[in-house]
Amino acid sequence: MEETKSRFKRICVFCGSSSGKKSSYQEAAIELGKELVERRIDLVYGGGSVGLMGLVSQAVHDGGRHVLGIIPRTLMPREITGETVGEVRAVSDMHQRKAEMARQADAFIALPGGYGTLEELLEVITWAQLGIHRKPVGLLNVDGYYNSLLSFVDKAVDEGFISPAARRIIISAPAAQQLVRQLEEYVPEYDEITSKLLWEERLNYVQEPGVAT
Ligand SMILES: C/C(=C\CNc1ncnc2c1ncn2[C@@H]1O[C@H](COP(=O)(O)O)[C@@H](O)[C@H]1O)CO
Repeated sequence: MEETKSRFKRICVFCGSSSGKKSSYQEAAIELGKELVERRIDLVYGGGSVGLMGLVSQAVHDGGRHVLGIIPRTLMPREITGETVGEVRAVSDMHQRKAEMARQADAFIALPGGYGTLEELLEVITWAQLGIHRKPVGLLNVDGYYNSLLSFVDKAVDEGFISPAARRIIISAPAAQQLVRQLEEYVPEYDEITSKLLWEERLNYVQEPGVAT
């Protein structure tokens, strides 16, 4: 298979620590892993081999790309997270884990998942809204799994709690190839207020030229 070059060096994937009931969720995790391999993109994720996390990391590792798992020490015992593939970086807590995953990635993708996935996804969306980073955020809406979340966000726009510009932070697609292509094309909107905010964390997000910032 011919490889396609990407503007991203490494993408962070948030996903369920469970596999979900439909086989389409598991297939989508493997398909996303293969798409990253085809585009020569490395993976950063929450570590471990449980659920969709295990499927996407195994697919990227099997395809010969680098896998970086960031995991809090408390979750490291194998009976909790299973055998992790690739490089494992231990951190002290969940906050440090999310900050490190975000720092290491050029873009974010959420597969189907539960509370943990939603929390990670909403945090990087909020950080984009506040101008802490300008990296693309994608939602892999497998079999319409996230339709109700997207409807809720649209309601929040209608009700005046989310701005139309902030709504456009979320890029969604039903399949991995389409989603990654859309993330490649994403151009963050310029915001006069947030672009003037001087976040201490923002220094950590400065990227090399040619890489998404
Ligand atoms: C303690 C339990 C499971 C622990 N297993 C996990 N191992 C690694 N990372 C995890 C684990 N559970 C959650 N995460 C993080 O949250 C996201 C998935 O959470 P979700 O609630 O399953 O959507 C994932 O991206 C990880 O970063 C038994 O509960």
